Amino acid sequence: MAKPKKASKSSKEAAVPASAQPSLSVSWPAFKPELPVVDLDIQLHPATPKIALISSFFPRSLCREYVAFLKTLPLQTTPARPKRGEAVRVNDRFQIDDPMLAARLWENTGLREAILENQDLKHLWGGEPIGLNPNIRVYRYTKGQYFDCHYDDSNALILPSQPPVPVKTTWTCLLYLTSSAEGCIGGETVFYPHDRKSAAEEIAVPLETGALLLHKHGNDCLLHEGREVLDGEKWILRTDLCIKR
Ligand SMILES: O=C(O)CCC(=O)C(=O)O
Ligand SMILES: [Fe+2]
Repeated sequence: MAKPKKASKSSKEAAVPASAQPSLSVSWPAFKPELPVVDLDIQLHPATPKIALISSFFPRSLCREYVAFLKTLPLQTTPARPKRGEAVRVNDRFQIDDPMLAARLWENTGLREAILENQDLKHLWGGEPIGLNPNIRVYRYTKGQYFDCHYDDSNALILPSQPPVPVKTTWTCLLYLTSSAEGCIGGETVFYPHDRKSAAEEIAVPLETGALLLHKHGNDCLLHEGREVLDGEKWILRTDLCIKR
């Protein structure tokens, strides 16, 4: 197999990535019913402490509302040919720098408490968690679309709070908004713990509507892919966990 690629090239020290669409402001749907609807429980994957899952992070009704809303955004289909050094990603994407949404996902969902109050998992985050990456990415994968094997980078940025806080990202956060419950077949996020694409060693995380998948990134990132969607639509929202630096 060819050498796995980085997910994307982004500035190592940037408050707003050049590739974001900064001029646009988005009125995201409110978190209704008020979140969390259940006590958030962070479950480490039985095969590795580099993957964790929070089920029912969003209730199914809110996922449905988000998908209906996200469909109205100007998603861009990936160029067929990736830039040199980038992984092949075939999907439709919307990216925005939105500190307000990042703060709401951290403060108004129960995520902050779930992470900060879990003493058993404290050593995993790489430092003191302080928020989420304002760089929000929305992906839609339709039939035949996928994200080939790659590693996610850690990025250094400044959270635009009062006062601004220098942080670095340590874990990728993927919010699954659809699954087989909505008719999406395939699209699992698959990890390869030994840096090679081997079916025998794969850790496949199936889509689960409303679940938040967290996986360690940067130097500790597992090789991973978004497997091809065979039917229906896979919708995810991506941000990253930020620690103080
Ligand atoms: O779509 C997926 O399941 C994986 C997405 C991913 O790897 C990424 O956004 O870096
Ligand atoms: Fe990734």
